[in-house]
Amino acid sequence: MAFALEARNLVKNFGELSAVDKVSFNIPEGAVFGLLGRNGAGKTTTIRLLMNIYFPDEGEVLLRGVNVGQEFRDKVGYLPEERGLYKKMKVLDTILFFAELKGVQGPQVKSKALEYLERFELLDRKDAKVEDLSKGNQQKIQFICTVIHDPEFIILDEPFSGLDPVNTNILKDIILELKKAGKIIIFSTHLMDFAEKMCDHIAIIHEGKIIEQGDLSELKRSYSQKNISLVYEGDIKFLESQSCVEKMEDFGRFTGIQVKEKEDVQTLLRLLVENNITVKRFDANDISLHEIFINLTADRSSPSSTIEQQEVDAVSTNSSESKQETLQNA
Ligand SMILES: Nc1ncnc2c1ncn2[C@@H]1O[C@H](COP(=O)(O)OP(=O)(O)OP(=O)(O)O)[C@@H](O)[C@H]1O
Repeated sequence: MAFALEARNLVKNFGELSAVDKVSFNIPEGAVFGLLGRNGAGKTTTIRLLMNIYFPDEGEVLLRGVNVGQEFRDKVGYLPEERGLYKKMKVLDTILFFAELKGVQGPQVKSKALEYLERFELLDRKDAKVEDLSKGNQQKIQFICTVIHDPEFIILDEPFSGLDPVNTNILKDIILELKKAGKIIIFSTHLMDFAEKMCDHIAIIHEGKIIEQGDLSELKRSYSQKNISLVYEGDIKFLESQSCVEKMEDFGRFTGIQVKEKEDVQTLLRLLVENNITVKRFDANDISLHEIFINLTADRSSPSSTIEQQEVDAVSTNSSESKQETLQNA
């Protein structure tokens, strides 16, 4: 079976650093594919290889079984990590300009642009200059510019970064509508909750290498044996010293627990009852993508790393680095 898009043994070195190291994955037709990884894992570099912005040192990208060429760019809407719009241009003009760059224009495109602006609650800003919009609102405009020409593939590098929860939801809904319309969507993120809700397929990249990938439901099934999600009231600290508990990540009211053997699930339940813990939810064989991600990526690096720390890192990285990505890439 030819996949919609295939990365085969991609390698990209920056001097001594192997930013992308023999990366392979397949993206089926109609999929929402999440490329997941911590800061600096190699997501953006991989996406730039897919987009042909970087030439790989080794490996290839196949579009439906054939080496990608220039024609792929015409099929893609690409939201780069470093956003770039003409600051002095007006909002609606900007969207129409990007549409024209991709070869579409006319009244239908304009009404689609207005429709998107309305969805993103920006219709009243259509004549404002881009520079007068907040960063989050500029990002929404850039997303509209990415999809206005109705591309078959939509590649989004960290699409949710900088958006508030309401706008994040609006964007999520629009992405899922695009999926329903048959688009192939590829996005990078380190936000596991969104990846879990949206992706059919994922690949986890860590220090330039793919360390896990596949159909998300199947992956979750294979990781979930011996796993329990518990919502509770009380003090469950005593569980840490129980021999049946392999690992536990406690969030106060919710905890993810991995027991040593499948049979230990019953022991755990008994211990909770004996210690007067109010069990509000006890899901055996359940594991979140967040837990899978932490288990796979935190174990391999500094033990003190947490997602929260990564998010702090993300903020400082974004503000201190200026990877220039220009309008030509859009
Ligand atoms: N142009 C470049 N020159 C040198 N090193 C680079 C370049 N681009 C990326 N790197 C390095 O390659 C590694 C992977 O970077 P990349 O931007 O792909 O990671 P990422 O997963 O997208 O990270 P983030 O989530 O922080 O954006 C990092 O160590 C980064 O510093």
